[in-house]
Amino acid sequence: MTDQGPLLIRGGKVVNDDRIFDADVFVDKGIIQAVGPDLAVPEGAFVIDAAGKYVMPGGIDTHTHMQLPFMGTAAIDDFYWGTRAALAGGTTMIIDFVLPQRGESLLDAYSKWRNWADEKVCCDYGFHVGVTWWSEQVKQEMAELVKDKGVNSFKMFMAYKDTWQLLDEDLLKAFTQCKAIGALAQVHAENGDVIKEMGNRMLAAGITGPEGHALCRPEEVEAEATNRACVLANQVGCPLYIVHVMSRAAADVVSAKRRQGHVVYGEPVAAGLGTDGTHYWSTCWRHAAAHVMGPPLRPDPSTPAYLMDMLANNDLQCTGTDNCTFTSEQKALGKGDFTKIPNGVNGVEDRMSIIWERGVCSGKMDPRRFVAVTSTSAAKIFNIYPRKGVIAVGSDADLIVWNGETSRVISASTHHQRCDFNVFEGQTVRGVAEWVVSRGRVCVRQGQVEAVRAAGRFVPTPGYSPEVYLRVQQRDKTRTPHAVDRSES
Ligand SMILES: NC(=O)NCCC(=O)O
Ligand SMILES: [Zn+2]
Repeated sequence: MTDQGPLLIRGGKVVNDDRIFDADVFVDKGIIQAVGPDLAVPEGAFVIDAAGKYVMPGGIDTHTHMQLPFMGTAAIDDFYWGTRAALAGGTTMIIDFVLPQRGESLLDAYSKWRNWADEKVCCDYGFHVGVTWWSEQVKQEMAELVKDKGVNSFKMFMAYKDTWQLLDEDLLKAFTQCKAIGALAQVHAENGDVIKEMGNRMLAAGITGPEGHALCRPEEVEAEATNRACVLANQVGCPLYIVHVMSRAAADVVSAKRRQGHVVYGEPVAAGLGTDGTHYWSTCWRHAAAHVMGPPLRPDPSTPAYLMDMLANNDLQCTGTDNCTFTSEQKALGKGDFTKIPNGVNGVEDRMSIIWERGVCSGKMDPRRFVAVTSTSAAKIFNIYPRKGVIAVGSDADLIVWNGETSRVISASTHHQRCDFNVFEGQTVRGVAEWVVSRGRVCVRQGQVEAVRAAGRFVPTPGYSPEVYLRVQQRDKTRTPHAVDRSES
């Protein structure tokens, strides 16, 4: 169930992260077979007219949580609805998180997630795995996941005290192991101890609504954790990827550390680029609660534009969504106590349009950088380039025909996700995926979604990504400390 026969995409402007050129693209058997001007129409090929449109690599969403069991419920967009929505917006691969419970085998959790995903995914997917507790078994299973299971990234939480949070000692052990096995360490950079303490203070002061969520996790707390993670990872020479960079202060830390020579990457998410935390002060509880995610959207309304500038200029590298959606009914679990509002928002469907509108149409980035931050950088960092993230002969036929001029109004009443709220509600965005092809299969046809359950495949992400590790390995050769030779004295 991969392709639907040969496909010729004719007359478009092909955009890769390094150049834009006029070319036709011929696809067969799920693979890009030819890229060039005036390709002949092969016998039986279906022809898509891309004149006046961009032909780009399908998006890669680096951060999703489909059907995540979380905070007493489970994310409403499962691997079917979530990947269908991804395709609707031009994303052809997601990288989701396997998140074991404390004490649970990482391998068991991985198998569980694989079973959930394999029977539902409409597009290709990969996995990061959470290191939510520490033991010798966890250490060994991390190695096995890299060696045999196609996982090259592990996420550690510095938040969610008493459930997923690792203390610094274990964080350091996890970083050390990531380095030893050629994996990329990721962190959710917050301070669970501060959040718990400040949350209790808010509740005691009678602040029980969603604004309490933002008030107990100020920007400097995210920046502190980001800095701490960078310092710890750097001490053991481990490359680091900060998931969902949500604040100006945290983005500044990532940028500064990169300039100091740290191998660190920063990932803003669609919600952080497309809206802000002023919504937590809405007098409508449902509206405010719908925006609750961790780290929170920031009340400073200049944040989205600032993060977009950082992304445009490579202070931050690639984009995810942290798509983890709950209905209003699910969010209501936290009525009367904001600490119980399930954390998470939408984004998987709208990420590409939000970045096109606010990044490209604003003049901050050109279409090549758009391709880099929505697809190619992720493919390189997670070591699936050039299979993914580029339009080139031999690559998977994951591509989109993108109309950069057409606009649409984002709304929960028209989106393809199962949640009943959209944090971008009412925003007019240019950039529409008119055709979406996933490994040769047309999944969006002139704007109409034709996604197929279980048509997607797991894509292994091999260890020792050259993008990440070539520098690290060279440093290890040249920067090994030596004892002073005192044999003469
Ligand atoms: N981010 C969020 O609010 N929900 C998903 C779990 C996590 O990544 O923290
Ligand atoms: Zn997340």
